[in-house]
Amino acid sequence: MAIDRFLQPRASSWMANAGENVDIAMSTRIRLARNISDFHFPYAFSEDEALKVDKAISAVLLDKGRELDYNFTHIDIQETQQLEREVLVEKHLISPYLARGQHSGSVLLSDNEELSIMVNEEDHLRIQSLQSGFHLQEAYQVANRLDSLLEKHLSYAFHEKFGYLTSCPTNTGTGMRASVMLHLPALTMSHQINRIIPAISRIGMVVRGSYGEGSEALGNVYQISNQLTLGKSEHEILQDLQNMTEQIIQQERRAREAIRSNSPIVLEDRIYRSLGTLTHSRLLTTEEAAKCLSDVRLGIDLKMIKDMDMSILNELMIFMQPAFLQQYSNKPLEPKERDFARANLFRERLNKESLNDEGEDYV
Ligand SMILES: Nc1ncnc2c1ncn2[C@@H]1O[C@H](COP(=O)(O)OP(=O)(O)OP(=O)(O)O)[C@@H](O)[C@H]1O
Repeated sequence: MAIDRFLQPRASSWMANAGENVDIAMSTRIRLARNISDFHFPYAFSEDEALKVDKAISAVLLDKGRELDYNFTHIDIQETQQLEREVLVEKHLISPYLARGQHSGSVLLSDNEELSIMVNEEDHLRIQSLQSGFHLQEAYQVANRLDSLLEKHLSYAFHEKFGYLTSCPTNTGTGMRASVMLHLPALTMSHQINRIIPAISRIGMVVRGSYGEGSEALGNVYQISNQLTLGKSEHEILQDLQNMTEQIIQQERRAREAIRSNSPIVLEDRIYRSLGTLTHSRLLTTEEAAKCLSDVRLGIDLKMIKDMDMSILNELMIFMQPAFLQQYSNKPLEPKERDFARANLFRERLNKESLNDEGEDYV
């Protein structure tokens, strides 16, 4: 099946822990929302229209994508199993909305998983470009090139005064959401985050959890993005987010230094306890694993932990999620069984020690 290669326990290249300020800015995303002018918007279209939209967009990407050196795989969402869709959501490649599969829809994924184009989500077209580290301009260039290619072959719903028209008015205008995923343990520990979040909201930006709208900041990972899409150019939106993110990164660095110099032993103890939990637990909930991952990540950044590869931690953040665990166990798992499988996964990936209970089931 076309989807299989994207379900492998292998991180996408944008999770590679590479790029600018990657110790704090883990990844960057640009999302463009577009609609095709000859069809009703997804909230109102018929199943027949949904199929036609999918066909029109997929034909361009599969055929012309090569002009930009992209090889796309088309995945028809209704032909996939629920668990497979959830794995794609956990990898940040599709949204929970598309995963619900309400009408004909698809996702087109580039081989390196840095481009994911959702068809018939809330809008006909959602172009998503992902990059490791803090690279707003680069991620935008990739999305923009693909957008221009599509626009050459499809007629977008566009209004001279309002810009790109979208299902939800909050996306009208540029149709762009630019976001940076930030690991902010020191601002969280020092509670400074509680005054930063409202301040960010007052200047037209929004702070979300690691899985987007409605999700929590699991493991001190926050997503910061623009709220406004109308009345500002793409360039201005990117510049504002760039400036805001640079300030937050500086504040996080200062907070890390303050915690380290005020109470080094307390910090070291916390980091090594978390490392112990990840490498020796027999049961691990998602919340506990995320908290410990955050501590260990901080320990690596502060050079307290020296012999651990950060990209393994990035992978574990994804692979420890419920759907992934079930996909790799090849069976549905109850919550307690998942905690057991999660603890096994961490010991396997982080420990050199062999597992003496390998192969046992949770009892
Ligand atoms: N910088 C980022 N790095 C990696 N993944 C990201 C990043 N920003 C957002 N995502 C992922 O993209 C998905 C969608 O996020 P979110 O709901 O905020 O975006 P959206 O497409 O703008 O949706 P909406 O239109 O509902 O606001 C989530 O899985 C989120 O984790």
